[in-house]
Amino acid sequence: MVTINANAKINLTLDILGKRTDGYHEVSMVMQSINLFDTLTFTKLDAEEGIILHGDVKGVAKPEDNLIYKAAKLFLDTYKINSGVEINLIKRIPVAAGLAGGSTDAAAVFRGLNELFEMNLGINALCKMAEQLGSDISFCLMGGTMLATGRGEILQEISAMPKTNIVLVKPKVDVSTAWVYKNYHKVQDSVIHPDNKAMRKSLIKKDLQGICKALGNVLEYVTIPEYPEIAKIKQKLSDYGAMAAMMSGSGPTVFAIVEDSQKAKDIVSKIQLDFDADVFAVETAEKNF
Ligand SMILES: C[C@](O)(CO)[C@H](O)COP(=O)(O)OP(=O)(O)OC[C@H]1O[C@@H](n2ccc(N)nc2=O)[C@H](O)[C@@H]1O
Ligand SMILES: Nc1ncnc2c1ncn2[C@@H]1O[C@H](COP(=O)(O)OP(=O)(O)OP(=O)(O)O)[C@@H](O)[C@H]1O
Repeated sequence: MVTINANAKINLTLDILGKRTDGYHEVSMVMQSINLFDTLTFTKLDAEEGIILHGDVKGVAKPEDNLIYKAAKLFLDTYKINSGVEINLIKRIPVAAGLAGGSTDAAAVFRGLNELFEMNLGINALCKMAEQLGSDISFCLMGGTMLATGRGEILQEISAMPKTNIVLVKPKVDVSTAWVYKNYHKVQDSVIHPDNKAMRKSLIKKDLQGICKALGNVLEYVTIPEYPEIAKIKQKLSDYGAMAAMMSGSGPTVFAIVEDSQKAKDIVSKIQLDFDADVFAVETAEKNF
């Protein structure tokens, strides 16, 4: 049996450079893994038993629609492995939250099956499969602090963010990533683009104030007008003394950078009373490879 913890991510920056001919958007974003995680365990089965998944994902009715199932099928088919597999999922990352909950589960499947079947595949081979299933999965395989370009699948390791306390607030609405990107053209002329160079410089200097100043996400301009609660959450987090607060990915989760764990606990206990939301105190996580 193999067990993998699948970390969520936040976007320290998210910039869109243009629309691509394949319908996706060209992005440039600094991504950071955090220690909020799902846990997946993998056990070999006989081939005729196929892929059996235990554990529900809200809104995903059929097991075959789960990214976990799709990733396992892709792995077994690609490497012509004549075996079944049983996968047990403990879900902690909220779904459709902007935290890459589905992508990180898929990445965990690639890592888990690589170990279970003793394939010794390198990160490049795993990333090749990841790209076929989703833009964020390659980052979820790598973890740590990365600059992601292309659709999000081209990764460059950059200076790691110093270990930092983060508070996550996920209001009880689900946001479709496809919908957010589809509506970006309506706001694109009025957005303030994040400065990825400034972010990278601050990361090199381990300057948390500088990191806070350089946070930016152009997708806020699409998601916040539709879900104004996100702006209220950002404001409250600042009022309670967070160093900075911003929406992650396509939203609706807001993350706040907080100076220490005591402050994080204080903010969690206060903000839980203000909003109908899932609230977590977490830390930044290190890379997987
Ligand atoms: C918002 C982010 O989470 C930021 O990290 C990602 O860019 C989204 O990554 P993801 O969830 O893995 O996205 P995918 O599953 O590949 O695509 C979901 C949908 O988002 C849109 N999409 C996604 C990535 C991208 N660079 N451009 C896009 O336009 C496409 O319409 C696509 O149909
Ligand atoms: N294992 C899974 N976990 C979560 N969602 C899944 C999974 N498998 C399929 N999905 C589908 O993927 C959709 C997006 O879920 P996810 O939690 O990855 O969103 P997200 O956090 O916004 O991701 P991202 O930040 O990559 O855009 C869900 O609404 C769900 O229908």
